[in-house]
Amino acid sequence: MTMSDKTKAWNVALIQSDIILGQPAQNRERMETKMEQAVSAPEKPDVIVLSEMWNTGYDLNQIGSLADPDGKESRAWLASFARTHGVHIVAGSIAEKRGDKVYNTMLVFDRTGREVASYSKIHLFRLMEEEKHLAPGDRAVKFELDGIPSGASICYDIRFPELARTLSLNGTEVLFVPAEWPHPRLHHWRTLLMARAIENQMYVIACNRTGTGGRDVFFGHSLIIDPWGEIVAEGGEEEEIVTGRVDLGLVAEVRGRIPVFSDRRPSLYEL
Ligand SMILES: O=C(O)CCC(=O)C(=O)O
Repeated sequence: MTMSDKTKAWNVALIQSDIILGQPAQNRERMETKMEQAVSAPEKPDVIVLSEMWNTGYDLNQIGSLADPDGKESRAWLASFARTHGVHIVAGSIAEKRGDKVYNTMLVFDRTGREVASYSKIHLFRLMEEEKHLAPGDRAVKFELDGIPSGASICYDIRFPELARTLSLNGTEVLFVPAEWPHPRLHHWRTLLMARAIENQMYVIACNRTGTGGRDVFFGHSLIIDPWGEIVAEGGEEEEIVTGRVDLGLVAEVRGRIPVFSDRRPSLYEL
Protein backbone atom coordinates (compact mmCIF):
# COMPACT_ATOMS: atom_id res chain seq x y z
CA MET A 1 0.00 0.00 0.00
CA THR A 2 1.25 3.51 -0.73
CA MET A 3 -0.01 6.71 0.76
CA SER A 4 -0.14 9.41 -1.86
CA ASP A 5 -1.79 12.24 0.05
CA LYS A 6 -1.35 13.58 3.53
CA THR A 7 -4.96 13.30 4.61
CA LYS A 8 -4.39 9.70 5.61
CA ALA A 9 -3.97 8.25 9.04
CA TRP A 10 -1.59 5.77 10.62
CA ASN A 11 -2.23 3.22 13.31
CA VAL A 12 0.86 3.31 15.47
CA ALA A 13 2.02 0.67 17.97
CA LEU A 14 4.74 1.47 20.49
CA ILE A 15 6.43 -1.60 21.95
CA GLN A 16 6.94 -0.40 25.52
CA SER A 17 9.07 -3.18 26.90
CA ASP A 18 11.63 -4.12 29.54
CA ILE A 19 15.14 -4.92 28.23
CA ILE A 20 17.37 -7.68 29.59
CA LEU A 21 20.77 -6.19 30.28
CA GLY A 22 23.48 -7.52 27.98
CA GLN A 23 21.35 -10.26 26.35
CA PRO A 24 20.84 -9.37 22.65
CA ALA A 25 19.47 -12.80 21.64
CA GLN A 26 16.84 -12.83 24.39
CA ASN A 27 15.91 -9.22 23.72
CA ARG A 28 15.44 -9.92 20.04
CA GLU A 29 13.21 -12.89 20.83
CA ARG A 30 11.13 -10.81 23.24
CA MET A 31 10.81 -7.93 20.77
CA GLU A 32 9.81 -10.24 17.96
CA THR A 33 7.11 -11.85 20.11
CA LYS A 34 5.68 -8.47 21.06
CA MET A 35 5.81 -7.25 17.47
CA GLU A 36 3.94 -10.40 16.36
CA GLN A 37 1.36 -9.55 18.99
CA ALA A 38 1.11 -5.97 17.67
CA VAL A 39 0.54 -7.03 14.05
CA SER A 40 -2.09 -9.58 15.11
CA ALA A 41 -4.28 -6.92 16.75
CA PRO A 42 -7.59 -6.12 15.01
CA GLU A 43 -6.32 -2.59 14.33
CA LYS A 44 -3.18 -3.67 12.50
CA PRO A 45 -0.45 -1.05 12.90
CA ASP A 46 1.00 0.89 9.95
CA VAL A 47 4.03 1.76 12.05
CA ILE A 48 5.73 -0.13 14.90
CA VAL A 49 8.14 1.78 17.14
CA LEU A 50 10.71 0.28 19.52
CA SER A 51 12.70 1.88 22.33
CA GLU A 52 16.36 2.89 22.64
CA MET A 53 19.21 0.31 22.77
CA TRP A 54 16.72 -2.55 23.00
CA ASN A 55 19.33 -5.15 22.00
CA THR A 56 21.74 -4.62 24.90
CA GLY A 57 20.35 -2.05 27.33
CA TYR A 58 23.00 0.15 28.93
CA ASP A 59 25.51 -2.66 29.50
CA LEU A 60 28.20 -0.16 28.63
CA ASN A 61 31.17 -1.98 30.16
CA GLN A 62 30.65 -4.89 27.75
CA ILE A 63 29.22 -2.87 24.90
CA GLY A 64 32.15 -3.49 22.52
CA SER A 65 31.53 -7.24 22.56
CA LEU A 66 27.72 -7.08 22.73
CA ALA A 67 27.05 -4.53 19.97
CA ASP A 68 25.75 -5.86 16.66
CA PRO A 69 28.60 -5.72 14.07
CA ASP A 70 27.41 -3.28 11.38
CA GLY A 71 23.91 -3.91 12.72
CA LYS A 72 23.81 -6.87 10.32
CA GLU A 73 21.81 -9.30 12.39
CA SER A 74 19.29 -6.67 13.54
CA ARG A 75 18.93 -5.30 10.02
CA ALA A 76 18.26 -8.73 8.54
CA TRP A 77 15.44 -9.78 10.88
CA LEU A 78 13.85 -6.32 11.07
CA ALA A 79 13.76 -5.98 7.27
CA SER A 80 12.28 -9.45 6.98
CA PHE A 81 9.64 -8.72 9.65
CA ALA A 82 8.66 -5.45 7.94
CA ARG A 83 8.32 -7.19 4.56
CA THR A 84 6.49 -10.22 5.89
CA HIS A 85 3.92 -8.17 7.80
CA GLY A 86 3.76 -5.14 5.50
CA VAL A 87 4.50 -2.77 8.38
CA HIS A 88 6.85 0.20 8.77
CA ILE A 89 9.30 -0.26 11.64
CA VAL A 90 11.03 2.58 13.43
CA ALA A 91 13.25 0.10 15.15
CA GLY A 92 14.22 2.18 18.16
CA SER A 93 17.97 2.05 18.42
CA ILE A 94 20.56 -0.67 18.76
CA ALA A 95 24.14 -0.76 19.95
CA GLU A 96 25.85 -0.98 16.56
CA LYS A 97 29.55 -1.74 16.12
CA ARG A 98 31.25 0.01 13.20
CA GLY A 99 34.99 -0.53 12.98
CA ASP A 100 36.29 -0.19 16.53
CA LYS A 101 33.48 2.16 17.62
CA VAL A 102 30.02 1.57 18.99
CA TYR A 103 27.10 3.82 18.07
CA ASN A 104 23.57 4.18 19.43
CA THR A 105 21.80 3.79 16.09
CA MET A 106 18.16 4.10 15.06
CA LEU A 107 17.12 1.91 12.10
CA VAL A 108 14.02 2.54 9.99
CA PHE A 109 12.41 0.13 7.53
CA ASP A 110 9.42 0.70 5.30
CA ARG A 111 6.70 -1.88 4.77
CA THR A 112 8.53 -3.41 1.81
CA GLY A 113 11.48 -4.18 4.08
CA ARG A 114 13.68 -1.45 2.60
CA GLU A 115 15.92 0.37 5.07
CA VAL A 116 14.99 4.03 4.63
CA ALA A 117 17.18 5.58 7.33
CA SER A 118 19.70 5.07 10.05
CA TYR A 119 20.57 7.72 12.61
CA SER A 120 23.24 7.57 15.29
CA LYS A 121 22.49 9.59 18.44
CA ILE A 122 24.37 12.87 18.26
CA HIS A 123 24.02 14.04 21.89
CA LEU A 124 25.53 11.45 24.22
CA PHE A 125 24.21 11.45 27.79
CA ARG A 126 26.98 12.02 30.34
CA LEU A 127 24.79 11.20 33.34
CA MET A 128 24.85 7.56 32.10
CA GLU A 129 28.46 7.83 30.89
CA GLU A 130 27.47 7.21 27.29
CA GLU A 131 30.28 9.43 26.03
CA LYS A 132 32.89 7.14 27.64
CA HIS A 133 31.73 4.05 25.72
CA LEU A 134 29.91 5.22 22.60
CA ALA A 135 30.80 7.37 19.63
CA PRO A 136 28.43 10.17 18.63
CA GLY A 137 26.69 10.36 15.28
CA ASP A 138 27.62 13.28 13.06
CA ARG A 139 24.42 14.26 11.28
CA ALA A 140 20.71 14.89 11.71
CA VAL A 141 18.47 12.53 9.75
CA LYS A 142 15.12 12.88 8.08
CA PHE A 143 13.30 10.26 6.05
CA GLU A 144 9.92 9.50 4.53
CA LEU A 145 7.37 6.80 5.31
CA ASP A 146 4.38 6.75 2.94
CA GLY A 147 5.63 10.11 1.68
CA ILE A 148 5.32 11.63 5.18
CA PRO A 149 8.46 13.62 6.11
CA SER A 150 9.70 12.23 9.41
CA GLY A 151 12.68 12.91 11.66
CA ALA A 152 14.89 11.05 14.11
CA SER A 153 15.76 11.92 17.70
CA ILE A 154 16.99 9.58 20.43
CA CYS A 155 16.22 10.17 24.11
CA TYR A 156 18.54 12.97 25.41
CA ASP A 157 18.34 14.59 21.92
CA ILE A 158 14.96 16.07 22.89
CA ARG A 159 16.70 18.38 25.37
CA PHE A 160 18.16 20.16 22.33
CA PRO A 161 15.29 22.04 20.70
CA GLU A 162 17.60 23.06 17.85
CA LEU A 163 17.56 19.52 16.48
CA ALA A 164 13.76 19.20 16.33
CA ARG A 165 13.58 22.77 14.94
CA THR A 166 16.08 22.00 12.20
CA LEU A 167 14.05 18.94 11.28
CA SER A 168 10.73 20.83 11.25
CA LEU A 169 12.24 23.69 9.23
CA ASN A 170 13.20 21.02 6.72
CA GLY A 171 9.67 19.72 6.46
CA THR A 172 9.45 17.08 9.20
CA GLU A 173 5.87 16.38 10.26
CA VAL A 174 6.45 13.41 12.55
CA LEU A 175 9.29 13.15 15.08
CA PHE A 176 10.14 9.65 16.31
CA VAL A 177 11.84 9.39 19.72
CA PRO A 178 13.03 6.03 21.06
CA ALA A 179 14.26 6.34 24.64
CA GLU A 180 15.56 4.79 27.84
CA TRP A 181 14.48 7.64 30.11
CA PRO A 182 14.48 6.88 33.85
CA HIS A 183 12.96 8.20 37.07
CA PRO A 184 13.03 10.76 38.60
CA ARG A 185 12.67 12.83 35.43
CA LEU A 186 9.17 11.95 34.26
CA HIS A 187 8.08 15.59 34.20
CA HIS A 188 11.08 16.48 32.01
CA TRP A 189 10.18 13.68 29.59
CA ARG A 190 6.54 14.66 29.28
CA THR A 191 7.15 18.42 29.18
CA LEU A 192 9.99 18.29 26.64
CA LEU A 193 8.08 15.98 24.30
CA MET A 194 5.00 18.16 24.59
CA ALA A 195 7.03 21.31 23.88
CA ARG A 196 8.72 19.77 20.82
CA ALA A 197 5.27 18.86 19.45
CA ILE A 198 3.65 22.24 20.13
CA GLU A 199 6.51 24.52 19.06
CA ASN A 200 7.16 22.56 15.85
CA GLN A 201 3.51 21.73 15.20
CA MET A 202 4.31 18.13 14.49
CA TYR A 203 3.45 14.69 15.82
CA VAL A 204 5.86 13.39 18.42
CA ILE A 205 5.88 9.60 18.74
CA ALA A 206 8.05 8.49 21.64
CA CYS A 207 8.70 4.94 22.88
CA ASN A 208 10.34 4.52 26.29
CA ARG A 209 11.36 1.27 27.99
CA THR A 210 10.22 -0.09 31.34
CA GLY A 211 12.02 -2.10 34.04
CA THR A 212 15.36 -1.56 35.71
CA GLY A 213 18.91 -1.43 34.39
CA GLY A 214 21.75 -0.98 36.88
CA ARG A 215 20.63 1.76 39.25
CA ASP A 216 18.07 3.17 36.84
CA VAL A 217 14.33 2.57 36.94
CA PHE A 218 12.62 3.27 33.63
CA PHE A 219 9.06 4.50 33.72
CA GLY A 220 7.56 3.76 30.31
CA HIS A 221 5.02 6.52 29.65
CA SER A 222 5.49 6.16 25.91
CA LEU A 223 3.60 8.95 24.23
CA ILE A 224 1.90 9.92 21.01
CA ILE A 225 1.35 13.69 20.99
CA ASP A 226 -0.45 15.50 18.20
CA PRO A 227 0.71 18.80 16.61
CA TRP A 228 -1.70 20.75 18.85
CA GLY A 229 -0.08 19.22 21.94
CA GLU A 230 -2.92 16.84 22.76
CA ILE A 231 -2.02 13.39 24.02
CA VAL A 232 -3.32 10.73 21.64
CA ALA A 233 -2.00 7.83 23.74
CA GLU A 234 0.19 7.37 26.80
CA GLY A 235 1.52 4.23 28.43
CA GLY A 236 1.66 3.41 32.12
CA GLU A 237 4.80 2.26 33.95
CA GLU A 238 4.61 -1.44 33.00
CA GLU A 239 5.20 -3.36 29.77
CA GLU A 240 2.44 -2.85 27.22
CA ILE A 241 1.82 -2.10 23.58
CA VAL A 242 0.67 1.51 23.40
CA THR A 243 -1.47 2.18 20.35
CA GLY A 244 -2.92 5.28 18.79
CA ARG A 245 -4.23 6.66 15.55
CA VAL A 246 -2.37 9.51 13.94
CA ASP A 247 -4.25 11.85 11.58
CA LEU A 248 -1.50 13.14 9.33
CA GLY A 249 -3.71 15.90 7.88
CA LEU A 250 -3.70 17.63 11.27
CA VAL A 251 -0.16 18.94 10.81
CA ALA A 252 -1.09 21.24 7.92
CA GLU A 253 -4.25 22.30 9.73
CA VAL A 254 -2.37 23.35 12.89
CA ARG A 255 0.40 25.03 10.88
CA GLY A 256 -2.31 26.98 9.05
CA ARG A 257 -4.08 27.98 12.28
CA ILE A 258 -1.02 29.52 13.99
CA PRO A 259 1.59 30.25 11.30
CA VAL A 260 4.72 30.16 13.45
CA PHE A 261 6.96 29.14 10.58
CA SER A 262 6.13 32.21 8.50
CA ASP A 263 6.14 34.44 11.64
CA ARG A 264 9.71 33.53 12.56
CA ARG A 265 12.30 36.37 12.64
CA PRO A 266 15.50 34.41 12.12
CA SER A 267 17.57 37.53 11.37
CA LEU A 268 16.88 38.67 14.98
CA TYR A 269 17.85 35.40 16.64
CA GLU A 270 21.51 36.38 16.95
CA LEU A 271 22.96 38.78 19.51
O1 LIG B 1 17.91 13.54 29.50
C1 LIG B 1 17.53 12.70 30.33
O2 LIG B 1 17.09 13.04 31.43
C2 LIG B 1 17.57 11.25 30.03
C3 LIG B 1 18.40 10.96 28.82
C4 LIG B 1 18.76 9.54 28.72
O3 LIG B 1 18.47 8.75 29.58
C5 LIG B 1 19.46 9.07 27.52
O4 LIG B 1 19.73 9.85 26.59
O5 LIG B 1 19.78 7.87 27.47
